[in-house]
Amino acid sequence: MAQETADIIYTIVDEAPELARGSLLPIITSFSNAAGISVETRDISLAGRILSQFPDYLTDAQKISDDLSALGDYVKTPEANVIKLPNISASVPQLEAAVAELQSQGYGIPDYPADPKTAEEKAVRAKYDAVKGSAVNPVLREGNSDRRSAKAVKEYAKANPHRMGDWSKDSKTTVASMPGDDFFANEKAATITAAQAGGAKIVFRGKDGGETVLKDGLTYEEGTVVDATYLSAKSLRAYIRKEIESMEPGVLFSVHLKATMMKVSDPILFGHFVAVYIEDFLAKHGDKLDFNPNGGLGALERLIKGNAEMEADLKAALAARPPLYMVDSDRGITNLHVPSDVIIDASMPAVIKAGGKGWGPDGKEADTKCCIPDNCYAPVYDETIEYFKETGKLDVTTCGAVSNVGLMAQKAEEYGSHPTTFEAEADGTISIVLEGGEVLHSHEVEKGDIWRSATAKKAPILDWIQLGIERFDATGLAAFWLDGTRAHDAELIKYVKPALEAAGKDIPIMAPRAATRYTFEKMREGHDVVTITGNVLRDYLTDLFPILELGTSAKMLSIVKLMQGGGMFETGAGGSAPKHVQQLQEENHLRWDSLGEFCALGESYKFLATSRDKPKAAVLGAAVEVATQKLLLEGKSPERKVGQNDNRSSHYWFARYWAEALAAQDDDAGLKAHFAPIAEKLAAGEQAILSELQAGEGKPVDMGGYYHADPAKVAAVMRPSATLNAIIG
Ligand SMILES: NC(=O)C1=CN([C@@H]2O[C@H](COP(=O)(O)OP(=O)(O)OC[C@H]3O[C@@H](n4cnc5c(N)ncnc54)[C@H](OP(=O)(O)O)[C@@H]3O)[C@@H](O)[C@H]2O)C=CC1
Ligand SMILES: O=C(O)CCC(=O)C(=O)O
Ligand SMILES: [Mg+2]
Repeated sequence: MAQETADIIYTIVDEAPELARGSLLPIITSFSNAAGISVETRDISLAGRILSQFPDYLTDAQKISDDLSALGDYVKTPEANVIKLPNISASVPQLEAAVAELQSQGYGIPDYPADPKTAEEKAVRAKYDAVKGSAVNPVLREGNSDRRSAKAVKEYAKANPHRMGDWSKDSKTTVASMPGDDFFANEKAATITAAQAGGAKIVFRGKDGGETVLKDGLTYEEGTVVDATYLSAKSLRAYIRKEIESMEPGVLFSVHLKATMMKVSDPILFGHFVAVYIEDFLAKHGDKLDFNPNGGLGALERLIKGNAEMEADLKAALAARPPLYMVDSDRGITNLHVPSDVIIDASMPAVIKAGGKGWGPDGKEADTKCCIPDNCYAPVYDETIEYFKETGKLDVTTCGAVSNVGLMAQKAEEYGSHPTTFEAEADGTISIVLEGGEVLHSHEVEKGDIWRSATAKKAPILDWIQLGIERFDATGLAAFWLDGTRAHDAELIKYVKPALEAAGKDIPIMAPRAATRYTFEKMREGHDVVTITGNVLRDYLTDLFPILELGTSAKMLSIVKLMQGGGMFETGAGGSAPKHVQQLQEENHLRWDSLGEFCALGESYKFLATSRDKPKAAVLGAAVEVATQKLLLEGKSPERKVGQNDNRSSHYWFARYWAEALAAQDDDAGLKAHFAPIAEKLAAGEQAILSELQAGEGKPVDMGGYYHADPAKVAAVMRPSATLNAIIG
């Protein structure tokens, strides 16, 4: 994708944001084209990623291009301008469901090989592994992250506070982490010197002296921070057992991981929780079953369906354990059913926003023990919970805005570590060996231990520090969230301190626990604060604070300043809202709020105005901002119930206010003349359009697929107003 690429690339994704695209993109394209701006799509959906891997299994008509790889190159060009919506980061159960759906639609792709043996199975598995988990974001995020709420959005939230649960001083909600032997405790880190720069490999040496190369062909540049660490499986199991046994009555048991982004390590951690939780059942039946606990209780239930004895034993084994935190109590879906149902960045803020409550099997709210095994970031949630127990719930109408600058570029830190994460196959030693023979890091491991190495490159680190300083200057208060007692953070601090001194900036450096308290105290006093963090805390904090402040992270402005000069504009900070799809299917109401898309669109136009010298883009962008503000003030955002405003009607209002703003401006006479009659038609058609949009609500709809829907059916559902469609063209 080179010079001839369209002005703006909009992504085809999954679930709710993809459905919303069906209604919104025709509006964006129509308005853009009127200003001579071209918009094209690229498919990064789970189904698209799968199909692009298997051309040899498909008919010519079924083959599709590998858009993700092409976009991966495109984001490294100075002219890149991408609007990226959230996509599914698939767990294995989601991947299997998507494969089954594609097969049922006549795509002859192979099954996902759970236990590959032959060379062909291994090759197929490698292709699936490349598209599963968080396969998109690390490829596209060639820049650091700047996430904040637009001023109008924050002001709106203060004036229209969302519901927050009350915190009680004697809440039994807690965070429980391992007492040691985790990634935090075992971490080693080094910054690569000029002499060390070059090739490297990761080697396992067994007790018998035999050597296996786990990963070859690594290259480290000078200045790269390289970590290695492991988490002991034995200690993990002991901790899980102890936490289950020490449960207080009435408290729910829960585990919060990131099995999507940490696609190698966290499904294994999840599997240990499942295995320990149903230990009695597995002791009795495990040998007879081909069950991998990493797939969750959902997979087990499917496996034993129809076997009355096993079904009864599983029920009894679960009943003997403390009650589980539920994903969907009506349907009996527990925390342990699917590894990707409870994702820490979204799940912990939900518990905290509710006043420390989760949903129990009885469909009622209860206090919850939140297991977060590793101590690298768990203190953030622990401190947050302790803080709210002490001070009570946050006052949304007065608190300041917390924004984030995150070190993310070029697969920074843990989120880039999947290719260098391994489950030890035996007792032995895992080492990183440099080209010259020097052993950079080495750990003694036992069978089952999870070992991983992560890197952060020099240029992204320096860029991140500068971006942090910029946002500090614009905001007034900030802190670097780095723990000097953690090996990796200590290396980063060696970059941060001199850079702050050189810039003459007095920005504190605090360990995550202290920084959490500092940030809450300052924001409660009404101050705006910037959190300058690594990649994982970028992810966690840009859900935590927005969910508390704004009710959802979907309303965030999320900018990725690409290292080579381009821009990627993400929508919101959250995911693809599967619950919203369910509601649309059942009652044809889509509560997805495209505010994140509106914010991203405005920024994309602003960027385009300078990057390709298109002044009309600046006019469109300014009008998007006016329209977004008006939409908020007039209360035209989607609401939760049938008959209320939904995603489609909010897009009508957005289009109308956008056209009105373009008709009202005087910077571009051509656009003014073009949009004045459109604004008039949209106003005159209000009643007809809204009743056409509402006509189908309350009844189930068919999209012809979940992961790979039929575009014609989606268009019929998402664009039901002939009047609106005629005006938009
Ligand atoms: N950038 C990316 O590509 C990301 C992708 N993901 C992926 O998304 C999927 C789902 O993740 P999950 O953790 O459930 O989190 P989500 O953010 O998708 O959903 C959590 C809840 O947040 C609310 N919400 C989120 N977005 C909106 C919106 N635009 N408008 C209104 N409400 C919204 C909804 O609440 P309610 O139900 O109350 O309406 C929703 O159920 C996973 O496959 C995950 O991997 C996750 C994060 C980021
Ligand atoms: O890529 C993913 O799986 C999730 C990304 C995410 O949660 C985030 O960037 O906030
Ligand atoms: Mg996140």
